[in-house]
Amino acid sequence: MHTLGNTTPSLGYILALDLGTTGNRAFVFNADGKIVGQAYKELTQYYPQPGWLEHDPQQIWQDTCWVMQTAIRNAHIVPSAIAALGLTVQRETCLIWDKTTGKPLHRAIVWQDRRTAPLCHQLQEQGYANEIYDRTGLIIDAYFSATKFRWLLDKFTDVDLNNVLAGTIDTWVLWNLTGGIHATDHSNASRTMLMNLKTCEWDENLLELFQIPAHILPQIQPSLGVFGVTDATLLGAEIPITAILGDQQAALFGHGCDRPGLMKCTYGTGSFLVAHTGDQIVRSHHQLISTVAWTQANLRGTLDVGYALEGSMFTSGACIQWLRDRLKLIKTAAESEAMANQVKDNGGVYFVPAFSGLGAPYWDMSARGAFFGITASVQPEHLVRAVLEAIAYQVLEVVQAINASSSTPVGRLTVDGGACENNFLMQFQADVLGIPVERKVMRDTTVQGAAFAAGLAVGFWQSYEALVQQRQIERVFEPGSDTPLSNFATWQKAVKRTLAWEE
Ligand SMILES: Nc1ncnc2c1ncn2[C@@H]1O[C@H](COP(=O)(O)OP(=O)(O)O)[C@@H](O)[C@H]1O
Ligand SMILES: O=P(O)(O)OC[C@H](O)CO
Repeated sequence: MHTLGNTTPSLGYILALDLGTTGNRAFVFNADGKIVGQAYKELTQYYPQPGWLEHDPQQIWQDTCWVMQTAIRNAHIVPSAIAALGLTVQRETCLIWDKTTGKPLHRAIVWQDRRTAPLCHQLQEQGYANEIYDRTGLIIDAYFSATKFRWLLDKFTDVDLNNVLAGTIDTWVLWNLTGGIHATDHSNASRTMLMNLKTCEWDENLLELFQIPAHILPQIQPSLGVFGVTDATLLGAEIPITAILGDQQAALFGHGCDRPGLMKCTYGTGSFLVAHTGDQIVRSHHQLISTVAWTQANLRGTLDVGYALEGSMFTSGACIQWLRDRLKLIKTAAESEAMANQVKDNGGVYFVPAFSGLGAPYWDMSARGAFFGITASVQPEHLVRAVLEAIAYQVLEVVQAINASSSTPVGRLTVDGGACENNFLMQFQADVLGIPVERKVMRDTTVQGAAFAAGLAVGFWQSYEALVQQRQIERVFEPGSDTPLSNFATWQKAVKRTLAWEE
């Protein structure tokens, strides 16, 4: 076992994989919790139809191998010096594959994909909303995996299901890493809409409702614990895989949010505000979902389950990518900050980032994105600024929902994720929230959380508190005095105009 500050020559490293929506990364951490090697590869996004989004599972697997090998090479270590591997992934995105050939039957359907909205509407109309919420903590939406699995199985009705395996991205990569272990963890399983939040097992009623055969689903295991070892032919060593978590839960873990009152907000492709609720399932009356934070087997041989409340906002950093790649208003995501600062206000422009419908607190699969308030004097800078402001307004609405669900209002927001680099966004966020926004030196909290979990699970590190306490604050954005909250009301008016847009 290592205490912090005590490096050892053999088994001195933890490898962590963060397989996100926009790209896949691997980091190597030493016993001090410092990064000694890393690699990243952007992932191709396939948009076969408006509102649809797919990823190539083979590319995810190949890029996973490449980032692992490159990070290890950059760290100048031998793979046999790695004590454990932690895996964290984009959640809900899922696929089915042939277990004999190892080939996916179709590209993975990504969490943002809206193709199953009609089936979700049908379930709502049939009155399943309360039962599904009660069993899973989730609100019926195309976001979650169950209807995506149904769509995939409907497309391949002639295949022999005895040869088919199903899973989210963690399961697919684990199966490939280990040469055939078919498992997932409770945090990822809780996002499928097939796991019962109370029993933490696949829910037979829901399997029946969605017509998903239990035998094609992975075994659900504790998030912290041994899942298997990497196939020795991959890296030249059998590395124990000792943690699997959904990426938002990994960030929660990395921030040290392990009890009620602690929460974080990640600004990646979407924004996800997640609050730990201890060992209790807390039900929100304000359109937040209840989910598993992470699980671990205890010494009594039973399961310790941590739960969370979550506000999922589907589109945030993704609109910055859109400004860059489609509208070509900026060359880099970072440029959005300078552009927003070039104008004194939004010029009356408001943006609704409903590219994939709207998540919390609206849960409207039919909403679509829009700019409002365009006049002849509007410049590109106003559009960019309006997009950044919208990202902050979405988070404000979710914080309001959290405050409405709790007797103690949120007093400080801890942030991470790609878009938290943006100083304009973070300052504007603090201004509209009226509370400080805290950014740590290490922004990649997701991958750090996966490393912490894997290292703690295998006894590489002993103290979770010591690991999270060494994370230094880089900057605190204090709220300004002239908070333009009337603009927030106008933005909410804009949001209402986009609801139920798609028939
Ligand atoms: N300086 C920046 N300002 C605003 N957005 C940014 C900035 N840098 C990165 N982003 C956005 O952050 C996202 C990538 O963040 P990341 O946490 O890696 O996301 P994910 O895990 O969803 O792949 C992209 O959508 C990108 O547009
Ligand atoms: O890939 P990220 O970091 O945007 O996270 C995606 C979420 O897990 C979707 O629920």
